[in-house]
Amino acid sequence: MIAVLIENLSKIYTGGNKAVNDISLAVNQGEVFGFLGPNGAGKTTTIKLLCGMLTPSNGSCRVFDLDPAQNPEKLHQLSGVMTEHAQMYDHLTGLDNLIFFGTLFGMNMSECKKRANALLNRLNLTYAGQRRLSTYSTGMRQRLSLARAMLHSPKILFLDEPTSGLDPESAQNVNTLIQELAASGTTIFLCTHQLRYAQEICTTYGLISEGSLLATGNIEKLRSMVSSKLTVRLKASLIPNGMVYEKTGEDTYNITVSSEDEIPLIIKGIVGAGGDVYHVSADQIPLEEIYFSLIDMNNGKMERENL
Ligand SMILES: Nc1ncnc2c1ncn2[C@@H]1O[C@H](COP(=O)(O)OP(=O)(O)OP(=O)(O)O)[C@@H](O)[C@H]1O
Repeated sequence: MIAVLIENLSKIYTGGNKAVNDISLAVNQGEVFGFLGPNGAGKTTTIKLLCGMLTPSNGSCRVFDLDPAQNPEKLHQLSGVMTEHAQMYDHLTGLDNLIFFGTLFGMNMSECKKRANALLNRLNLTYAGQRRLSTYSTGMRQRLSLARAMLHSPKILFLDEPTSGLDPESAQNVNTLIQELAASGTTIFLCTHQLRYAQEICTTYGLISEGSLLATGNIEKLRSMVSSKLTVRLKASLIPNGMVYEKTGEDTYNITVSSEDEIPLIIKGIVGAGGDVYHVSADQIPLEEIYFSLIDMNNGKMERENL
């Protein structure tokens, strides 16, 4: 089932700033979709369009087949949103904030309390539940904001930089939670700059720059747009004549190949020449490198177009 469908979507702000420029993409239910792009790329604007906080200048978007601008109330029942500047009340405790927002979703008081306490516990905030929000650190607010977004068990979560401002342990906990939610069928639409975390948890990606979508797909697809080369790291007693390699240490070598299919041939070649192989590993280009390559390719293309 398609959770998010965006077709030729554009947003031009008053003053003429084209923040989103004719983008089209689809996200299936249960995916963790990583929406990646540099500052000002149009990620938050896209989330606001998907949540009905902004209306499109052109094109359309649908969330579980609902038009966010036409059905904001229905959409709020099935979606949760966590942005960096989520509105909550400083003079209320963490727990009371959650209870307040739970009642806005139509939950009854006992249901609200039970769910709020469970989420405080899951996000390691039980100790601070009775403290006023004004005493919370940035990371604690961030986690409470995530709890708020999850209160009514939404079918889709829009998360804008959910791990920014979190220490590594809390970030890991949030990422595990995101994976658990996805495994139980929740769709996650995640904007982030934290590419290493993104690679750990996202199943598909969209890469946006200056309002335009550069690429979508899983990591293999993005990788194939940049390079299909692999670096094979070997520890072996010899390398046969004719095999191109880079020596990286005593008995250790790097060999660049075009696909995994070449790895058994390398091993057979070494063993056939009377050598022993002690270690083999293959490194694929990480998301971070793919991201920068695609951004560079796009900048180069734009420069060429402007000549
Ligand atoms: N209310 C607004 N009025 C005019 N321009 C805006 C408004 N909000 C955002 N913009 C502009 O739209 C563009 C996209 O902004 P957006 O916040 O969507 O980017 P982003 O990818 O979320 O960036 P970041 O990673 O920094 O959060 C930027 O050029 C920004 O300056």
